[in-house]
Amino acid sequence: MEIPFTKMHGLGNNYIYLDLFRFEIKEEMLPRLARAVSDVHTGIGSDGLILIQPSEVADVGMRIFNKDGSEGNTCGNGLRCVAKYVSENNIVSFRKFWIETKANVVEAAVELDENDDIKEITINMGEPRLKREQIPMLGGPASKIIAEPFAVDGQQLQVTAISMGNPHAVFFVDSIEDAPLHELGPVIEKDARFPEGVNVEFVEILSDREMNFRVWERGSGVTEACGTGACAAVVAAILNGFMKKGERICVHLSGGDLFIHWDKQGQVWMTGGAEVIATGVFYLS
Ligand SMILES: N[C@@H](CCC[C@H](N)C(=O)O)C(=O)O
Repeated sequence: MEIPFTKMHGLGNNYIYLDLFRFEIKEEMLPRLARAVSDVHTGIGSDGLILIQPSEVADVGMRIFNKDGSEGNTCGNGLRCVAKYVSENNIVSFRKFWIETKANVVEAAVELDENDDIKEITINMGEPRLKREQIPMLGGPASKIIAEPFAVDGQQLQVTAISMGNPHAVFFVDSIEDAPLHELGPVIEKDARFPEGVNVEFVEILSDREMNFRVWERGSGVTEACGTGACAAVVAAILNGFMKKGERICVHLSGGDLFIHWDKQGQVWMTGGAEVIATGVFYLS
């Protein structure tokens, strides 16, 4: 089977995008296809698969599958890439439009430069979900999970857990270079306290407006960047008193910088770039 694709990335967080405005694909093929395209040896190589599709409630719909074939609810870097794709392929004709994900419907705003090329994209990611059942996380009171003691692998950590439509466990560290990303990332991702699994973030606070960030993503492992993770990290930093609501925070990820703003009305805004890497045809056997 021949499947046309576009490969795009947001700060190195790269996915294979399928334009389902142009063709259809059977639902039951999707997890296998996600694993196949993601494989760096026998596929194209990516952090997963993203579908750009018609929506009944928004201008465009998006679905995300991780590298292991599991489906996520949303993807911050993916939303910016979808916004770029639909703008450049005349699927939408406005600079502000709506994108439906499994988590929520978000507004995208595309900013152009003097040559009418896309300069940056801002997504209103909506409100963070902070209650234990919304993460979801087991084993404690229904309240917010802020610096809660978290024993794992013989270590005593403190977790701040947030859902940005998908679950995030944020841990503050003194130095990002010493963050136990590869050791604890895979263990915490599958910890039984997170019944749906969790994305794991380590964060070093640099100032009240700047942080270093590394991520182990649920279903994909270490990636260069995670948009929802950066939003969760900023919300976590504010809940822990390291930063203030209403400020524009610069998050340094392995793949570059994102700007995140949790406004006083409760909405989380994410601003950053999106790039096309390649287009082609994938042969699925
Ligand atoms: N890279 C993403 C998040 C992708 C989904 C995630 N791994 C999950 O399963 O929740 C982002 O940029 O937000």
